[in-house]
Amino acid sequence: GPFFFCKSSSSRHRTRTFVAMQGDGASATTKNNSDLKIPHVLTVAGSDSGAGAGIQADLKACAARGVYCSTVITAVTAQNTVGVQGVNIMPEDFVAAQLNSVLSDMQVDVVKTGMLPSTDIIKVLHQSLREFPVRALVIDPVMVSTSGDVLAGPSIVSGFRDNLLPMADIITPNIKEASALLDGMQLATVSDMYSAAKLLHCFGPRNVLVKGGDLPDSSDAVDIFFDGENFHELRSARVKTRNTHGTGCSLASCIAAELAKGSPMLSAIKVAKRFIETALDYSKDIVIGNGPQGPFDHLLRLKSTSRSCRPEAFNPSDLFLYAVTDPRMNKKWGHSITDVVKAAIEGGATIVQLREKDADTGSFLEAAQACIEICHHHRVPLLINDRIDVALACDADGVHIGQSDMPVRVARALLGPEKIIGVSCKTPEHAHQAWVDGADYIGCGGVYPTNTKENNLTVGLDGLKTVCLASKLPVVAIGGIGISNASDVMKIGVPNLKGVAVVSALFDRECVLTETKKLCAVLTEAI
Ligand SMILES: Cc1ncc(COP(=O)(O)OP(=O)(O)O)c(N)n1
Ligand SMILES: Cc1nc(C(=O)O)sc1CCOP(=O)(O)O
Ligand SMILES: [Mg+2]
Repeated sequence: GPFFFCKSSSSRHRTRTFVAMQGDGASATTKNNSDLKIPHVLTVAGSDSGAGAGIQADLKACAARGVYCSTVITAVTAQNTVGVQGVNIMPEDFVAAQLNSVLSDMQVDVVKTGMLPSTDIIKVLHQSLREFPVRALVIDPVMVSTSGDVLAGPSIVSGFRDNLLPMADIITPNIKEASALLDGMQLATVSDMYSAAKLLHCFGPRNVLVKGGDLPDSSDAVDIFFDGENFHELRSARVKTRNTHGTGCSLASCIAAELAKGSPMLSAIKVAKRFIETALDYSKDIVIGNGPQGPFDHLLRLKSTSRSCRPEAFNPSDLFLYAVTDPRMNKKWGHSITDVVKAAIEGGATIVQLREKDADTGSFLEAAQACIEICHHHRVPLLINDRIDVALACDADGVHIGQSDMPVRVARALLGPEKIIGVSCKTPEHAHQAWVDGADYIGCGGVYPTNTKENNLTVGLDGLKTVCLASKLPVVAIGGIGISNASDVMKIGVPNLKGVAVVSALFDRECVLTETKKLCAVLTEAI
């Protein structure tokens, strides 16, 4: 595309760089270990006035993924859905001042770069990263905006290659950017993308992700990931929509957010891709602007009335009637695990959890493998309580873990982005942490006293409501719930309470089928 005339601010209008003196020397806040450290991404990018890409997209993507995002602005663009009408590049000394302000004061986990429009700015960033090293550096080598306008001159290429690629944990070029970084190498096929990823790795980044969204006439979008040893082909269904402006930089900021939360690289990429695909699918019919390329809605998850969108691996409405099994009750009534699971599903259970606190691994796995067949035959998810190893061994749909079980981030790293992870939460803090850690839902209880779980704190309907209001995740209520009180539970009037989880109301009964049907009728009536 045409090079854009960048209005450089003349000395007369040069942005004055000044360092605001601390007034009385603000006293440093005392740190104690109960302080809540929230994962933190610093984005170094340009402002997009249309807010579909750039700094604005990074802020929204990080918010959607539950991490804090600070910002260093490298340029201010006048752009919209038609293209880029103007670019005002920030003087490098002021970029350096912004970098110093953030990095000298805040605990930044990951730096993510977007538009870096001058080699001087690249050099001050390089210097700052040496002075203030961070855990990970994500380089999204923005050279051509998705509206096709060049946002950076050709001299930038050597700046990226010499100063930033050697420091990068991952670079995420699209086809055009990869070509530009490789002095105009032709990229027309997937195999060209493999070659480009390998060549780019030679410049020093630990990982390379060549994004294939712009590959001509490819059916679904394929990205090539290379970590220096192995290649991975990451395919995702192509969403037919004009609203793709900002997808590239948002993917990179989502990767940065997941890395900041502790995910390993490949899992971070998969979670980020799934999020972008879901957000695009949700936003595909939104109309913003009159040009050929609109922005998408990063914040779909925060909409309580989220419209139908591509079902992610987990559908919150699966929480409607959540059956949690109990071996002691099966033994008491002479029921087999497969019989009670079949009966619960036939009676209307929408999700099943095998909860075997004392079983040996062998018999737990045997039961799980038998139940997987039944559940998948009825397209009902099967989760395993506590035991990640058993869940992995039988390829269950996910796990439910408590506050003293394996940490969610570790479970997520082991299970990958597609598996369902539920977390037991009794407080708003538990709920917040579950969201930050990437859980899919939370179980909140005990709503009422229960004999099924010993020494269990009862939170009551008020406690349940407090947690639901604080939770950005869907919630299932649990603890002493049955046909006599399920309606009261469902009527507390919070949109993200999606159902009830029950043990004895179904399984400490002679006929599981009958009891499940009755509870299903009560719940259906209540919503
Ligand atoms: C949906 C749901 N919510 C809560 C629990 C409780 O889990 P459990 O392993 O029994 O106890 P904690 O480990 O959470 O203390 C559950 N199983 N399912
Ligand atoms: C497994 C479990 N978790 C709880 C929690 O509060 O997290 S209460 C509970 C037992 C629920 O059994 P019943 O439906 O028989 O009361
Ligand atoms: Mg547990």
